[in-house]
Amino acid sequence: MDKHIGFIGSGNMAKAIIGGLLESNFIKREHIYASNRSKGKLESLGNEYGIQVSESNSHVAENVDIVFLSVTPDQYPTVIEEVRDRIKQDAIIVLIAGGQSIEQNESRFMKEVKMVKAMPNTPVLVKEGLTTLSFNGLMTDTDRQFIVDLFNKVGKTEVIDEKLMDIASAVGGSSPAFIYMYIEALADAAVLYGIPREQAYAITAQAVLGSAKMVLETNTHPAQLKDEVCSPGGTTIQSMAALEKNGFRSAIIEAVHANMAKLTEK
Ligand SMILES: NC(=O)C1=CN([C@@H]2O[C@H](COP(=O)(O)OP(=O)(O)OC[C@H]3O[C@@H](n4cnc5c(N)ncnc54)[C@H](O)[C@@H]3O)[C@@H](O)[C@H]2O)C=CC1
Ligand SMILES: O=C(O)[C@@H]1CCC=N1
Repeated sequence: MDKHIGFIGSGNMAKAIIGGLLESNFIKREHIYASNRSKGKLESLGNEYGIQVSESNSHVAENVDIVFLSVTPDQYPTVIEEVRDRIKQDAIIVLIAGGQSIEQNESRFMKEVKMVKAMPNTPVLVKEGLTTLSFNGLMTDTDRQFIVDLFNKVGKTEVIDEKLMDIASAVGGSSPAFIYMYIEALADAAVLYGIPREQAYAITAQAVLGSAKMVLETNTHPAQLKDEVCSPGGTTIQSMAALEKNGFRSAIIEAVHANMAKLTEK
């Protein structure tokens, strides 16, 4: 693969994508460029991954075929103004910011550009990511396939209608944080009953991983899988009753409502 890929904004999400792509051997490290506002982060990224780092967003934009806008949404207008006259003729722009639409950002470039809205999640670092994708009309079939292949190297992809991107961001992009909180809480309970902390994380994280694989690989409804764990008159059903009493489902749905409210605020 001879394309060059650049990241404007080198925070948590950019770092996870870069780490995953290098781990998958999709791209040579010298073909990855990254810029950032703060120097310290850039230096450590350069040292850790051996990629090309620069404090100049324009330098990155000029040298790459795929430009990831991996800054927070509030920085999009500034960054696009900075790079729009520097990008290569045929560059593909990848928007990863929550709540940012293709239409809104096409107009910021003030010219026709190939554009992808992508919503990845941090598990791309370990090649178990989930990325939802939508494309603008200038993306050719080859361009689309390239972007799908790129994200498939670091996990799974789903191409969706762009109007579903906000909810996909809440349940795919943000949800790892909900799940980490769940693992942490479960591990706290394990520690409370005497399991050493490290083993508590090993046990609870593997239980989450295995349960996710059951949903994905057995083609069985989650409620059926739940029923199969709840032995009659047993212990699990006691926990299920306690979770229902404390609004477990409702807490998760409320978490998604709060996320959507933030994504769609004007
Ligand atoms: N963290 C996550 O799990 C996910 C994040 N995203 C999106 O990724 C984007 C970045 O999020 P994070 O990595 O979490 O944030 P972050 O704060 O870790 O990274 C943003 C980076 O951009 C740099 N930056 C800010 N202004 C800049 C500028 N004008 N020029 C160059 N660099 C600049 C900051 O110094 C920082 O290192 C956001 O738009 C977010 O919506 C999308 C999916 C998941
Ligand atoms: O917290 C955020 O705004 C981003 C979007 C999806 C995950 N993280």
